[in-house]
Amino acid sequence: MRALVETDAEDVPIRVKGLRTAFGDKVIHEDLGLEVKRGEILGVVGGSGSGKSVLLNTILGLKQPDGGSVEIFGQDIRDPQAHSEVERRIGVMFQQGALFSFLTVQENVEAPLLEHTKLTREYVHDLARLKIKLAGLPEDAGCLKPAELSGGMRKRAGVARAIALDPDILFLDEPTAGLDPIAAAEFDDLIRTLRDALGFTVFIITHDLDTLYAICDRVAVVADKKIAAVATIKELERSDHPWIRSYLLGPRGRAAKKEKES
Ligand SMILES: Nc1ncnc2c1ncn2[C@@H]1O[C@H](COP(=O)(O)OP(=O)(O)OP(=O)(O)O)[C@@H](O)[C@H]1O
Repeated sequence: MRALVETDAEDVPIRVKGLRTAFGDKVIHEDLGLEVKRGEILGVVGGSGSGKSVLLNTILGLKQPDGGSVEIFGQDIRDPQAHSEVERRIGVMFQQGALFSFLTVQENVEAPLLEHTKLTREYVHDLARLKIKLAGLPEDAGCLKPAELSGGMRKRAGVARAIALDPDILFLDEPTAGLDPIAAAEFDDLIRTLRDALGFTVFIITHDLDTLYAICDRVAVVADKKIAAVATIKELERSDHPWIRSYLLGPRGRAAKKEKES
């Protein structure tokens, strides 16, 4: 029985049930449910202010739910011990990469390894170099500070740090925002390549329709305080939900679809 429960928790690494979140009287989510499958790239979309970032923060345990539950690998994130175990298994890239500006890229990537492992200094150094390479940065980028990087390189440095501890889940908050379309497409490729090679689950908040078409296995739509739909992008194109229709069938949605089909 125990084995069955554990398998289920690994196959559904993120499970949100009946979630309610609020700031004072302002309710952001009400009875929200979501299951993320192991190894998938899940895109999370929704209008501005619909509650995507609040959902991410709640899943990460940075905001306490006002009702319902969030389980990561079957563990309730409100349990402090579970929280620290879970923290070790996830990588997060917030908007702008959220790197320490006073550290080099190499030092930024070393930071989680030094905090969460007992590896030797030399090993940490080598591992960080490997992650920088995996994120598609040139070797000499390691000695640069974030301010000395282009926007695209900064995002890659953010990814290198997020994958430092070999996470089972990678969370990305609007990773392609601010990138030109070519850099954004290269970034999407990087995420898919890393997922295919390393096998982690990806939870990606995005406004970028190209990302949805290019790499997402399923897309969850945050609307009406809930997950209004979760399906493949092809299935969502047939939705009659008003926000989904105007999002996917508007000019930008049609362009992204055409690009994918060409
Ligand atoms: N700390 C806070 N205090 C009060 N209200 C907040 C707080 N953080 C977020 N909110 C509110 O919660 C709602 C959802 O915000 P959230 O940032 O999750 O939206 P979002 O879907 O990520 O939007 P965007 O796509 O514009 O980034 C908004 O109305 C926002 O004003």
